[in-house]
Amino acid sequence: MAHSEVENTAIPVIDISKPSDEVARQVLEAASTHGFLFIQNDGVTIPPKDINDMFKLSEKFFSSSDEQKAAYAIHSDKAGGTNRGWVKMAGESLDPEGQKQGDPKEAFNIGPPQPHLQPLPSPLSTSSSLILRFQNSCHALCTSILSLLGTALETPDPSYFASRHDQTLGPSGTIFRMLYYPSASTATKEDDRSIRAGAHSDYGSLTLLFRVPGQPGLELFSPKNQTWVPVPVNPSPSTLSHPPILVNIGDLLSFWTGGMLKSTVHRVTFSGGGERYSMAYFCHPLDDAKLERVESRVLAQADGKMGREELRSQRKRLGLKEDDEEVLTAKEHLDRRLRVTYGL
Ligand SMILES: O=C(O)CCC(=O)C(=O)O
Ligand SMILES: [Fe+2]
Repeated sequence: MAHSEVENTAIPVIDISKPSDEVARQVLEAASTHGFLFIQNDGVTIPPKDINDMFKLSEKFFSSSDEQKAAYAIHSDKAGGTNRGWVKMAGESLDPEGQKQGDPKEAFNIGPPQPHLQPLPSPLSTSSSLILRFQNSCHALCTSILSLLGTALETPDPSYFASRHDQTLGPSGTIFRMLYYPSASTATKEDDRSIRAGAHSDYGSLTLLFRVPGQPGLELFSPKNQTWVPVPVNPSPSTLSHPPILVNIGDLLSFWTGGMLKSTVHRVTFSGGGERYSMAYFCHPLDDAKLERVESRVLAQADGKMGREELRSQRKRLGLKEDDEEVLTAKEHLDRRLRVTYGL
């Protein structure tokens, strides 16, 4: 019994370097049970050196002065507009109902490089080619995963999801985000001390998450066991020389699949208490993509029963009526979420 519970919460590590129906099935299985999966880093898709270099750059950036960072404040024109730029310490709350104070973290958001990269402060500006390469390799990995999901769900067009994320075709809400969580002693003063990022689900389709070995803290909420489960940085250090890339399903894939894919609630806690850096690539579809249920033989067989509860709580978070048939576009959905997070 205990053994099977452990198995139930273990997030699988999947090698997608040779895509096949079987690999697609594994991705779908993880996405519809945990909402989280690890992709084995083949060393090529997102070179580990680029990941390390990005973390070094992030460290350098966050150690620059607040004045320098504030010149590129989130949503400011100088930073390229809505949802781009620097989020100061405690500048946002991912769980406004559950937490009195903002999250004890800083962040910097970078939008898609089409038609061009947004204006960046130093030292990010002098590493724009690394940033661009990183964004492009993250997007390529997301596209591969979206294709595998289309294949496994047997949508009439297997590229249904992937083609809606072709950023060369128009604007999207995609954001590459660098995160810095200062050590516990320098973070917030009062309550909420144990939480670094409040409980939330992600707003996009897919998120790629990069973390640093030795800097734990991410936890997912297992609805089945009603507990918080830590997500290791490297679940298998003895066999995987590079930490695998963590992927989680966001709200939009959950909408598209009537809740079959799980947009699992997660948070970051202070476990360990030291400084922590992470990077997230929030992959979003084109702004005008409609969040309607996709045609899929697999979904039809599941009879819409899977994930109905999850979908209901998602609609509630968005202020949509439960039985409302209103179909949002990706942009309308994102605007609603940003309004709650930032009071826009
Ligand atoms: O820092 C992390 O590990 C996760 C952050 C996260 O979940 C988010 O920013 O959406
Ligand atoms: Fe998240």
